[in-house]
Amino acid sequence: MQKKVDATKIAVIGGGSWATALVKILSEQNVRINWWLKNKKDVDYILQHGKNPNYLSNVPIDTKKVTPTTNVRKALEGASVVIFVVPAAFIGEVLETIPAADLKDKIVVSAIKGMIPSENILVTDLLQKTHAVPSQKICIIAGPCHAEEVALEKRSYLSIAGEDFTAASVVADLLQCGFVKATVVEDLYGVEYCAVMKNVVAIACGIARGLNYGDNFQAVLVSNAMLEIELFVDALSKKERNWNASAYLGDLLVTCYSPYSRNRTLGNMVGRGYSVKAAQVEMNMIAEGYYAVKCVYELNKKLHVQMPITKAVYNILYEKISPSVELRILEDSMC
Ligand SMILES: NC(=O)C1=CN([C@@H]2O[C@H](COP(=O)(O)OP(=O)(O)OC[C@H]3O[C@@H](n4cnc5c(N)ncnc54)[C@H](OP(=O)(O)O)[C@@H]3O)[C@@H](O)[C@H]2O)C=CC1
Ligand SMILES: O=C(CO)COP(=O)(O)O
Repeated sequence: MQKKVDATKIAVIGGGSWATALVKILSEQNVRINWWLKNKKDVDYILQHGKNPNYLSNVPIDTKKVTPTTNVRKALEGASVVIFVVPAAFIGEVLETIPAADLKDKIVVSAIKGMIPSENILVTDLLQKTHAVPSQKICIIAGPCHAEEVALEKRSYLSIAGEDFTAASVVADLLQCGFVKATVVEDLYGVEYCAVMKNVVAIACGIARGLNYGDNFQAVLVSNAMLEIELFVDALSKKERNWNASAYLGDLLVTCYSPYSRNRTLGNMVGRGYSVKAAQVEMNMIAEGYYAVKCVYELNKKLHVQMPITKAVYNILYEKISPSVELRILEDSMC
């Protein structure tokens, strides 16, 4: 029989908007939260003012429940559940500071919607590879949810995906609160790949908006994108999936249509003529799709799935091909 998990101490690793939103949600429970942030000045600010100075700075942080620290090993001490929420491009650096033994027997959760740039692998693959975390102990947090709406306590939904229903249920129970409903989905890889892909599509939607395409075009773009995602994910891991569920379609829609979306914003700026670098600097937030599109493009060299949207975004961001040229090609390939 599986041991019951005593989820009274949680570690949250990451200091951006989604980490701050997750700390807020977890604070609704009767738990202690160790919160790792990389900068001491941010930790000191939280201890003094009860707010994250840089992200969602209107969210009060209850320091009776939440202990901020820059010491990642200290944050992990005694925690039965650890949530990683550092952008994928930087998670490798953070994991290098954590001995594998520190994650042993914990439920390890990734709230990251990106891929590891140098290796073209998912974050959960990296956790298994470098820290030998058993796949039954790994979950991801996905679903259509923006940190900014959590901050405002707007009704939100999360999908907790994992191979082990019991582990995923522990995480879902932790994230359930008055304004969040969390549901378990038994499809770790499908949900994680979909969460990665939707960011690429949101960049495409932003580019289209920036070039003054309208709602009619975006509806067709998103419909075609859903098919592109299905073909790609099935080529990697075939399984019966309800693609209309919030974990898949919902996640895609919120990112493609919300003004809060980082990826859509990045695309919009590129469509309006910003260089990628200038857009990234001005945004001061991470658009995972920028890194993910290269990983997906590289992975697909072996899979040979028809991915015109991914190819267009890759060509614009990495090959510096004009957005209007690529969008014209997309116009013709979609129906
Ligand atoms: N925002 C959201 O609504 C949601 C986000 N996610 C996912 O959560 C993850 C985190 O994103 P989010 O919180 O939005 O990010 P933000 O853009 O809000 O914040 C970026 C974070 O990355 C850190 N960072 C930037 N550069 C580096 C670096 N060189 N090394 C280490 N850390 C760095 C920043 O730290 P600093 O400021 O100290 O530089 C900051 O903590 C992503 O994978 C995203 O897809 C998932 C669902 C919802
Ligand atoms: O994954 C996210 C929300 O689901 C964050 O990415 P966006 O901000 O681009 O939507």
